[in-house]
Amino acid sequence: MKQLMMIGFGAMAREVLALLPAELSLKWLLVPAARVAEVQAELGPAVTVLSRVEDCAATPDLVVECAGQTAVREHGSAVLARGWTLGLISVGALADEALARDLRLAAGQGGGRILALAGAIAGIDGLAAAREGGLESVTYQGRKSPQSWRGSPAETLVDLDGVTAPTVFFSGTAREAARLFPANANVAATIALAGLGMDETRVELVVDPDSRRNQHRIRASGRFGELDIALSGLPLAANPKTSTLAALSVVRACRQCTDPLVI
Ligand SMILES: NC(=O)C1=CN([C@@H]2O[C@H](COP(=O)(O)OP(=O)(O)OC[C@H]3O[C@@H](n4cnc5c(N)ncnc54)[C@H](O)[C@@H]3O)[C@@H](O)[C@H]2O)C=CC1
Ligand SMILES: O=C([O-])CC(=O)C(=O)O
Repeated sequence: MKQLMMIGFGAMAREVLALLPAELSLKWLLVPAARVAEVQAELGPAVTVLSRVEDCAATPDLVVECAGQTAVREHGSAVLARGWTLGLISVGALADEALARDLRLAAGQGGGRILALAGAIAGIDGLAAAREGGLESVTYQGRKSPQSWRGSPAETLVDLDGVTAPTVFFSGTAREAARLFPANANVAATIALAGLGMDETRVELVVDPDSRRNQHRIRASGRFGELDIALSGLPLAANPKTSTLAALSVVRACRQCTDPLVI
């Protein structure tokens, strides 16, 4: 039986845990120090609940982060420096150049690897392959309900309560989007990493009062031809910011860790 370490125990992590492949068991869970006792009581003795990577003496087969960009900053280097594989869902953390450099350095020195998970979007495989032949343009549009943008800087850019038609409230680079909207625009950074980079990938963020879906559209062109992918995702009931598919992409990484056929 392979052993998993998970970072974070919010809406996404709970969904992942419910769908974990039978061949992988959750052995360690990292949560903020103040929540260790409460989460340990909830999960029982089969899982060791910790707040620091340093307190795990064994070697997980896989570490998956489902906790946010701050957690990547807090734990990422320690995981990679130990030579462990880190599946990253808060990919927007890599929009911080200094952090991205530190993580690469830790991975290089310790032998760890970073898996940037596709998350809530589809098409990362095609985009990353297309890059090898040369890309001309990549744009991303993220469209969510007012409820999904609450608690983000969208609140100061558009009237989330009064909006009556789909409205673009942010237009900029993937780097800016991922940093300004850390709970909503990690996918902008993922698309950038697969394609033209953080500063050449154009991003539009939209509030749509008539939709309960998290909608994602990627358009790219290059030597390969053109790509146009539209995805209409259902948010998790426990967190309207987060698409169900993002949690499922973490489950996919867990499956890839255990199954001899990797797809
Ligand atoms: N790439 C993608 O497509 C997507 C990525 N995300 C990322 O996934 C993250 C998690 O999403 P949800 O579970 O829906 O959010 P959530 O807010 O429901 O849960 C986050 C959990 O992480 C924990 N946490 C925060 N800081 C931590 C730390 N330093 N160490 C350990 N645990 C920590 C919190 O206590 C909380 O339980 C988001 O913050 C976002 O960065 C979310 C949606 C899509
Ligand atoms: O779940 C989604 O729809 C996308 C998301 O929040 C993110 O990229 O951070």
